[in-house]
Amino acid sequence: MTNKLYDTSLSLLTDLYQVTMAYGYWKAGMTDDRQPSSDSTRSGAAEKEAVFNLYFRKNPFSGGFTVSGGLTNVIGYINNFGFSRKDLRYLRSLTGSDGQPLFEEGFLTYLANLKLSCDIDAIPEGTVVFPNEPLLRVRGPILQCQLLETPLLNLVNFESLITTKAARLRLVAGTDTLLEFGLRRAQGADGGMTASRAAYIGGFDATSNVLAGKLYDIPVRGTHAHSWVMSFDTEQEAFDTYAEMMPNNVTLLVDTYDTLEGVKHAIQTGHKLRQKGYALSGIRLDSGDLAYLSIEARKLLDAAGFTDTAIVASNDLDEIIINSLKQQGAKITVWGVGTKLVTAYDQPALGGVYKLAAVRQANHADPDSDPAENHTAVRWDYKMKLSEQAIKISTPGIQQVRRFRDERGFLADMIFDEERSADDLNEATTTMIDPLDFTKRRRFEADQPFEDLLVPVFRGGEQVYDCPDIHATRARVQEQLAGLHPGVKRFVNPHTYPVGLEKSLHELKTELILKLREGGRE
Ligand SMILES: Nc1ncnc2c1ncn2[C@@H]1O[C@H](COP(=O)(O)OP(=O)(O)OP(=O)(O)O)[C@@H](O)[C@H]1O
Ligand SMILES: O=P(O)(O)OC[C@H]1O[C@H](OP(=O)(O)OP(=O)(O)O)[C@H](O)[C@@H]1O
Ligand SMILES: O=C(O)c1cccnc1
Repeated sequence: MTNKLYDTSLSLLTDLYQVTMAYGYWKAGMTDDRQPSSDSTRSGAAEKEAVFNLYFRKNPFSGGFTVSGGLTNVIGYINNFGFSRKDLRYLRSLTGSDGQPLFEEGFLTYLANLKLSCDIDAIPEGTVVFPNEPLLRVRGPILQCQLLETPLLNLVNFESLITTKAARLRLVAGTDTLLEFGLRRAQGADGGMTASRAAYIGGFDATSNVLAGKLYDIPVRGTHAHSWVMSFDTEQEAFDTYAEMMPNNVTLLVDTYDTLEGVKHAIQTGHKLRQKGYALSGIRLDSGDLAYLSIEARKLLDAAGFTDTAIVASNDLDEIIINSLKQQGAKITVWGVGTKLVTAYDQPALGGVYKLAAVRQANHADPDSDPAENHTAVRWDYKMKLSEQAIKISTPGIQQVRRFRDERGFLADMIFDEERSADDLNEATTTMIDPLDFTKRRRFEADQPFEDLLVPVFRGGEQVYDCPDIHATRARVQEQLAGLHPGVKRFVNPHTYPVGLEKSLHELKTELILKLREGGRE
């Protein structure tokens, strides 16, 4: 993976059922025949090419939007995909209920030689996205698409969740500074690393996580802990010593004993710093009534001439508390946020899913020709998952998302099928239908500006996408948020941003539901 935390192959970072299904596809002869295999027991069933879409059904945090994350790590994962000798040795050791090996040697040889040849299209990292839109579309040999399900969901779900949380915090913080302090409370080392990266992309200014600073090129910032103050006989001695040791980095934590007394001690240290030509950068509040204490601390600092000394606050903050503190007139301009950001405390998972949307017999007429041209010959057999709950019925198709906009921002997103919708998209008017209420329709004229969100990332297993750096992705989040109507961004009862199906995709889906409900499942 890019800037990886673990120096090891991550191909086994998956659910066992992905590997057993892959084994099943291999044994049934449904594998890509360009991959070396000498096994003669395969049944000769048709090789299958598949399309899977990765999407979620509900915005997190009862919000009106989500910010896509994880693509850089997905690219790193795919580029490093491969089963090592140690991986294969482990798979060889697995046994079934009869104590015999779970996998035949031929399959392990197949995995040893497996090179991903999928096409992957994705919505770039840092884009605002909405329920039911494919963030990632994977097309290729069904065995390969299946193997990718779990790692893709793992990488996209968590990073999108934390990027979204950070973006919400940025919305309330305005131009204030946001510091991410979460590592100590994060879900393990990798959770902490991913959260630091996502927090920065979502709009944080810096992290206290030094390894994230190094690996991901994120600015690092920090103050000091209560233990520093407690390790000296007096708070004044603690502050003075800290300032002597690091006069160019002095933000003093003032709440260990009595907050406003602590501010007075910090001011004394500030005077000493000034005499040496340095400044007291800040004080930090970490308990009590942060609105009241920040207002009183500001008065003390200003009266002593420390008008440039910032007030930093921390203590279980989230976007709701920060919003409230601002409404109370708190004089805080730097916010340290840990636990509730990195654990996505109020909604600890984004429910992204990965659903099969179409299959067809693979077409390898000319393996040396352009893989994109190899996709055209055989018609797709569209697939969907039924459910009693309309929201859980998946949408079939080789999906793409068209985002219509005007000079003020984004208007609506329309999911269409790259093959079925092609004719209708050339008409003078395009019709988009609400997936949960077919009577709700919108029409767009041919001259309405739009952007198709999914871009090619892999073709035939080769990366064709130039991944923007973390700073460009961070800037993209703010550009994207600026395109959203304020009603979609508000926290309480946000507007539902319109997402619909292009008419012919809607019709295809309806036909398929009727067919499946009428028992055409055999
Ligand atoms: N003025 C305020 N308005 C709304 N929430 C606040 C305000 N001041 C602090 N909070 C938040 O209230 C929560 C709990 O604060 P509380 O004062 O109960 O605990 P504490 O100060 O950490 O207690 P302790 O003194 O035991 O450390 C924290 O999430 C904090 O950010
Ligand atoms: O509240 P969070 O949003 O999670 O932010 C991180 C918290 O971690 C530290 O507390 P901790 O009690 O762990 O250490 P300390 O002794 O340095 O305060 C810090 O003082 C913050 O309160
Ligand atoms: O630098 C800080 O102030 C800090 C770092 C981690 C956690 N809490 C605070």
